[in-house]
Amino acid sequence: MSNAPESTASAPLDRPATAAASMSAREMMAELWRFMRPYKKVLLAAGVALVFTAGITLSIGQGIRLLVDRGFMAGSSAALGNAVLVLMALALLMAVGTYARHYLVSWLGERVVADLRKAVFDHIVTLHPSYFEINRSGEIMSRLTTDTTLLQHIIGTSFSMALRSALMFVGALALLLFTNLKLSLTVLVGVPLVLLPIVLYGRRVRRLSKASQDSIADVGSYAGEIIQHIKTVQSYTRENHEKQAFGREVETAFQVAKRRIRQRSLLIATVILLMFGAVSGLLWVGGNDMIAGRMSAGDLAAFVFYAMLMGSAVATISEVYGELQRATGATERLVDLLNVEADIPESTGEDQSVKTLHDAKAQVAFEAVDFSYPSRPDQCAIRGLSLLVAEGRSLALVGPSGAGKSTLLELLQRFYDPQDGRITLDGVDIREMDTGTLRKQMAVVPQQPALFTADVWYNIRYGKPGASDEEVIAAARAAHAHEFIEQLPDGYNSHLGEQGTRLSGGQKQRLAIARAILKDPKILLLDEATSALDAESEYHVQQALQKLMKGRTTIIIAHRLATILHADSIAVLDQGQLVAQGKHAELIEISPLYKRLAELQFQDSERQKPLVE
Ligand SMILES: Nc1ncnc2c1ncn2[C@@H]1O[C@H](COP(=O)(O)OP(=O)(O)OP(=O)(O)O)[C@@H](O)[C@H]1O
Repeated sequence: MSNAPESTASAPLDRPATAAASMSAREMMAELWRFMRPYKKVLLAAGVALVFTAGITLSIGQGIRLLVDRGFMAGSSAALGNAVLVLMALALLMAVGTYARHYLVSWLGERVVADLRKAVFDHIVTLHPSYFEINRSGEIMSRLTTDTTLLQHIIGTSFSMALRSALMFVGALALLLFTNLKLSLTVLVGVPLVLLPIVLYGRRVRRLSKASQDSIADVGSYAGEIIQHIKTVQSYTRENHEKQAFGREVETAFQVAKRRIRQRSLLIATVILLMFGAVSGLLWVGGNDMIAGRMSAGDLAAFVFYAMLMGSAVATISEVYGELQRATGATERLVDLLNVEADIPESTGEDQSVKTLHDAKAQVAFEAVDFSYPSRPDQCAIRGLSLLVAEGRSLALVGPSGAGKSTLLELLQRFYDPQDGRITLDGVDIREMDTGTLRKQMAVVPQQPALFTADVWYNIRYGKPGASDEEVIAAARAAHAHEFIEQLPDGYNSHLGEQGTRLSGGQKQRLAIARAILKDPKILLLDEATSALDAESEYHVQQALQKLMKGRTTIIIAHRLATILHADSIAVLDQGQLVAQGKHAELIEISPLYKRLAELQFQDSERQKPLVE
């Protein structure tokens, strides 16, 4: 993108909004619930398995009591055998229950995250292009991958652990009270002591978690940009600089993570210390009761078992609590992304205007259009511009760099809406048309052809997926691309590499022209379409384009004389304004700017004789 520096600089713009609205755990659950709702049955089954296994774990305490009192203490081998059998049966039930719980809960985590990823991606592809100018793509990718992975862990593991621990806590507490009231009261005094640090530290961990996630996203987007521009990095021998800069990003992420893990480790250590301190105290009090004969050995064993269960439940909750805090950050970012409203409405997909599509004559008019890019609101890219391109006619846009030529094509495709004035197609404001219907009538050959990591078939067919092989080949021939495609190692099946890196600039351009030819649009938008061609291919492609332009409304951003001479009309732009319009000969007379540009063109064309008729 031409505005890379802006996009990088304005990336943090999105941050404050995200950071300000910190989501509570309950809000997070409400958001996630939307995605879990379709799987209520699985959730229910997982809940049943969860309660079942928690119940079994709790009854193991009773099994231990029987084992100690009836087996060990009573010295009866038969009773011991029975008690062991009971324990084994419980273990078997527990294994079955755990299998079901683990499978169902993990399934749910994976499923919900798969749906969430799809929802986020589906939303992203409908967003207006300016969104991606203020938000770095690396950061958006990190939301799709890192944040969703975190959520998957939360739903698939942590959440069920928390729930199980909560159940265990309540169950163990009830059984403790049932086993020995006095001791239970001792435990109850101890529990708040354990809970206190969790609450105190929880907030700090949460803040640090969010910072940690953010810095990881920064690392991802930094690497993404360098990989994308690897040749520039290497040709300017900036590898060492980039290594150091990346190293700094990674170290920052590590420092933030270190603070987070220090807090969490401290939290876990404190909880463990308090828990074991409490258990030792229990053993002291309970042991004395047992020695004094006020309590059976089995009761004490069961009591310690429940107290340990309770303690570990609290410890688990404390650990999971930290993770849930991290998950709120991740959920918040995903929800933010899902809630971004597209400035330009998405195509409804219903082609109510199919009729319009076929009947369209494709007369394009810009009426007093004022426009500045959302990322640069103070700078007008287009100022009070009015232009008419009659049906089937061609208009060449000329003007110095930055005059606003490409911007006009972007506005016509409705990637942005003008702040003032309107753009019409056959008299209808394009804002009143379905964006899909509007764009279906156009094909663009951009300055930098966009190719996808796939083969030639796929790339040419991109605008008309249903086209037959013959149609694709015909389009490639018309764009003078067939010959070079045939010479590729696998012909039309050749893979072009990421962004078509395995092709030359001129070859990419011819593929883009073939794609436009195949789409067979009513309106053709050519942005310097032949700039990357050598003189001979340009001549051929010009011929192909002339044929293609016949009967189609065409707007060409032209730097080449051949194009300018062929156009029905030429519009001269300067600093977003229309300064003159007419035929070549008239403009030479009336527009000094055009005259100057044309002189430069003529000088250029001297070197490319065959191009000028
Ligand atoms: N995405 C963008 N965000 C902000 N400003 C932009 C963006 N794209 C272009 N501009 C600015 O808008 C103005 C018009 O740019 P535009 O690309 O339309 O010029 P152009 O006439 O096509 O130039 P060139 O011949 O160099 O391609 C320039 O000042 C440019 O810096």
